[in-house]
Amino acid sequence: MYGCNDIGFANYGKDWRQKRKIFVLELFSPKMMQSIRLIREEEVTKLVNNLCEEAQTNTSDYVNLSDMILETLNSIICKCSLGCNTQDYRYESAKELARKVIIQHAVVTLGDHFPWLRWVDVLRGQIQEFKATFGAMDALLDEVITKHKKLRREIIDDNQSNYEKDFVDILIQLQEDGSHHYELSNDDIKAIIVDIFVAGSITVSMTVEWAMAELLRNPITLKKAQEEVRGVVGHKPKVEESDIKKMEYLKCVVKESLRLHAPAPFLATRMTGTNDVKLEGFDIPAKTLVCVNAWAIHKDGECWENPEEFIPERHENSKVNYNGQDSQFIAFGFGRRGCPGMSFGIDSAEYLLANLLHCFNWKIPPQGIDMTEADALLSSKRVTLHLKPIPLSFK
Ligand code: HEM
Repeated sequence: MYGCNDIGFANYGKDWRQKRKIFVLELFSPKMMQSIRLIREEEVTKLVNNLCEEAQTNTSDYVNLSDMILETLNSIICKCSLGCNTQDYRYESAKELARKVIIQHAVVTLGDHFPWLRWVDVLRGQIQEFKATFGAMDALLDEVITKHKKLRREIIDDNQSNYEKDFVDILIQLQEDGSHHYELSNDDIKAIIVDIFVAGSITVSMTVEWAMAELLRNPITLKKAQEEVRGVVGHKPKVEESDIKKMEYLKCVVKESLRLHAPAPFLATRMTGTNDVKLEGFDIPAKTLVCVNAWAIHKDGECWENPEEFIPERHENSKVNYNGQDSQFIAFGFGRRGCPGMSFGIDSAEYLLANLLHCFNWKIPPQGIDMTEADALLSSKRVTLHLKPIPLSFK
C-alpha cells in the first residue's frame, strides 16, 4: 500500500527515519499517551460491561472472547487515530476496514512464493479483493483528512489552541508546519495510519487471547494471577492503569505469553553488512538477506528450560527484558527496526488482561481449548477462544 511508503515496509533511509521519528516523538509522546490511556480505559470498561450483559442474558452460551478482545483493540486504535465517536458512521466503516486490512496483510498468496503464478491469485479473486479493501480504506482516509483539515481551520480561526488531538490532527499539523524539516504528503499520512491499524490491534489482542488460553489450561497459574490482581485492586469494580505497576506476576504472564506465542514470528528481513561473516560455524556472505525466526528462538532448548511449557515464573527477577538486547527474547524485534509501538502494546495487553482476571471467573467449554496455531504470517489461534464469563459482584 502507498508504494511501501509507510514505516513497516519502507527501506532504510531518510524517509523511513523521519516517519519513525514522527511516530515515536509525536504520535506516542508522553502527552499523547495520557489521552490514549483515557480512551483505553473507556473501551475496556465497555468490554467488561458487554461481557457482564452477555453473562446475564445468554446464561448457557460461551462468548467468542477472541472477537470481543479484537473489537476492543480496534476501537481503541480507531479512536486514537481518527478521533471519531461511536455515533459517527465513519467509525464503524474504519473498524470494519481495519479488520479486513489486518486479515489480508497476513495472507500469503501463491504469487508471493512464485511471482510467475500471480495470475492464479487474480483468477481466485484475491488481488481484486485486496484492491477493493485498499480502495475503500484510501477513500475513507481521504474523507477523514479533508474533514480534519476543515475543522482545524475553524479551530484556528476561533483561536482555540486547546482541543483534543488525534493522530490525524497531529500529522496534519506537522504537514502544515513543515516540522522535522520533512514534507509530509497526504499519502504519507494515510500510510502511517494504516501501519497503526495493521500493527497495533491484532498483535495486542493475540497476546491477551493466548495469555487467557494458557491461564485457563493452567489452573494454579490462573489462581496465582487472579489472587495478585484482586489483592491489588481490592473491592474496586475495575482495574485502574496505576494499579498495574504493582502486578509483578501479571507482567510475567504477559511476557511468557509473548515468548511462547510471539504474534509476529518472523521479524523484518535484514541485510548483512559489506563484509562476509562467520556465525556459529556458518559462513554468511556480505549483503545476504536474513530472516530472523523469533518463534523458533523463543522455543530453543538451549536458551529456555522446558521451552514448550507456560511458566511465567521464569521471568521473575530475570534480566531478560523486552528491548531485544537479549537475543533469546525478541518478541518486539531488536535494533533500529525494533517495534516502535512496544510500550503501548505491553501497557494495553497488561491492562486488558488484568480487567478480565479481576472482573470475572471463567469457564472452559466441554470440548476444552484448542491451542493450535494458525498457519500464517501471524501466530494467531487457529480456533477462536470461547469461554463463559462469570461476573463477580463488588457491592
Ligand atoms: C504485543 C504487541 C506487539 C508486538 C508483539 C509487536 C511486534 C513487532 C515486531 C516483531 C516488529 C518487527 C521488529 C523487527 O523486525 O525488529 C514490529 C514492528 C513494528 N510495529 Fe509492532 N508489535 C506490537 C505492537 C505494536 C503497536 C501497538 C504498534 C503501533 C501502534 C506497532 C507498530 C509497529 C511498526 C510501525 C513496526 C515497523 C517498525 C519499522 O519497520 O521500523 N506495533 N512489531
